Amino acid sequence: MKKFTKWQGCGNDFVLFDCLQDDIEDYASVARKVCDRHYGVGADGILVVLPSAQADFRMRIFNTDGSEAEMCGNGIRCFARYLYDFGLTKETRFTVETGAGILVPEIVLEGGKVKGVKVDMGEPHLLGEEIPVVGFDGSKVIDKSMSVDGQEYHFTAVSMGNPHCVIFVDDAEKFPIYELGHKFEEHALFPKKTNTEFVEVKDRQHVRMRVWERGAAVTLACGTGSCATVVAGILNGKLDRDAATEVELDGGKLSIHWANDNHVFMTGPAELVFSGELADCEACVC
Ligand SMILES: N[C@H](CCC[C@H](N)C(=O)O)C(=O)O
Repeated sequence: MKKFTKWQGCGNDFVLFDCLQDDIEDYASVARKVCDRHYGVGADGILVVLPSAQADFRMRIFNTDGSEAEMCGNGIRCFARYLYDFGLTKETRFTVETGAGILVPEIVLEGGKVKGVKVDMGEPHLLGEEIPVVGFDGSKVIDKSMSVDGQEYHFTAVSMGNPHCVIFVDDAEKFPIYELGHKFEEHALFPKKTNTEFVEVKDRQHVRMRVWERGAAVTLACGTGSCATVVAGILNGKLDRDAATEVELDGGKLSIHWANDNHVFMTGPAELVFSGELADCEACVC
């Protein structure tokens, strides 16, 4: 029987499998089965803990549709808490190999208790070929025009290891995210598909953001999407860079700072929901 722990960060939830000793045979199949909210545990994705030759640990992340993503911001906070709370490390700061490179989570303690997790998410990638976005090789993709359902939208594209299409809107609550989200996800401009953030700027340090995630549809929060949102907001002159921005999501709030060293820092919660064992999962051959 395969043990797991269930986590959430701002309501973006994950089933975590520790595969340091025994691996899973078919990650994509397990992700699709386990993430199902009726026939499985229910989650926006699975996180896998693996050994690494380049860092203290390696994290892999798979969406509900079984696709593997390069990186997950809410996920790495949950991943870091698992390692610390379950005694796999005594350090409060350690390195994690991801598809976005080696990142550095830090457990934030207050009065000896874990208050949250701060993550150096590395540098944003802004050139078309890095994101990728078709037709923008060698240039940044800032305030460009795209057509969805015959409607023109201005977008800014940013990669945090995974692709993001940031759309500034007048009212994030009213935007028809359920009707249109997948049309942005699968737009021809994005050969690897994209996560799409619909962002209402409240003031120069505060945004309201809702997200349609690649491979997971609408989620309550997106950590890499929050980072991409703040980078896009600064690039478009809508947000200040000298202090952190509060990103208000459906499931909670994240603090994002694009520092002068070009690294993006994300701080937010990560909570254990429960532990369990899968009754039967033929793809979980260990
Ligand atoms: N669906 C995303 C991966 C999860 C990212 C999100 N949950 C986060 O917190 O960054 C993708 O395919 O790029």
